Amino acid sequence: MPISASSEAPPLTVHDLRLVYGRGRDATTVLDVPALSIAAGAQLSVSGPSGSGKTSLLHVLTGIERPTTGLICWGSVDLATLGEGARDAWRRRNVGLVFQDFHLAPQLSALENVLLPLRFDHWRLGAAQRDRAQDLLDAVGLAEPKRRAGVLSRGEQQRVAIARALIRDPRILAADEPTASLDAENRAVVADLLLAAARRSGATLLVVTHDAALLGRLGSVIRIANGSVAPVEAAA
Ligand SMILES: Nc1ncnc2c1ncn2[C@@H]1O[C@H](COP(=O)(O)OP(=O)(O)OP(=O)(O)O)[C@@H](O)[C@H]1O
Repeated sequence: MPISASSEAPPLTVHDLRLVYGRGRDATTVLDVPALSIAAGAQLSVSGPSGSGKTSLLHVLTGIERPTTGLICWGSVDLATLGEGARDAWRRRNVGLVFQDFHLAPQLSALENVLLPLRFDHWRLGAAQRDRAQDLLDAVGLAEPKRRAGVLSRGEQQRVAIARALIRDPRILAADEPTASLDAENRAVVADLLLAAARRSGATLLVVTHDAALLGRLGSVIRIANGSVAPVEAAA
C-alpha cells in the first residue's frame, strides 16, 4: 500500500465565508471573505497585523475550523458542508500542517513524531514507512532521529514538524509562522525546506508569516485586515 495518495493539488474557491465567534451581542466576526481564489500549486503568504485573522483563515481553509457560513471548495470538496469526522479525514489525506508551536509529542522520538500521521491508517508501520521518515529527517538536516522531541532545540523541533507535515506527500502544505523565534540561519533553512518541498510535489503552499525574507520568496500574498481579505496579489 502506498504511503500517500498524492496527486495534483486542487484549486481553492471561497465564497461568502464568515467566521463568527460568540452569539447575540457577544458575537464577533473574525473573518468576512466575500471571495477568494487560489490556483492549484500556488505559493502564498498570509500577511496582516496581529489579531487580523491570519491563523483563523488558515484554520478554516484547512478544515481545522468550520466556518459559520460560506463555501470553501478545494476542487469539488466543500469543506463547509463536511462534518467534523469527514473534515478530519479529508485533512489527513490532503493537508500537511506546521503549527506555530509545533504540536510535537515531547516524549516521542523525532522519528516517531514524523511517523505519527501514518498511525491513523496503519497500526503497524513497515520498513518503507520508517525509511521514508528517516529520509525526510535527513532532508531537513536532523542528525539524531532517536532523540526525544522534548529535548530538541526550537530550530530542531521546527525541522521535525516540517518533516512530519511532509510524510503523507500533502497536496496542500500550510504553515503558521514557521520561522518565528528562529535565528536568521534557521529561518533561511526552514524557508528553503518549505519552498523546495512544495515545488517538488506541486503542493499548494500557504504560509502565515511576518518574516520579510520569507514573504519575499512566496509568489503571492493574501493581505488580511480586521478579518477582511483583499484579492490575492503578486508579492512585491
Ligand atoms: N476561539 C475564539 N473565540 C473568540 N475569539 C477568537 C477565538 N480565536 C481567535 N479569536 C479572535 O479572532 C481574532 C483573530 O485571531 P487570529 O489568531 O486568527 O489572528 P492572527 O492574525 O493570527 O494573530 P497573530 O498574528 O497575533 O497570531 C482575534 O481578535 C482573536 O482574539
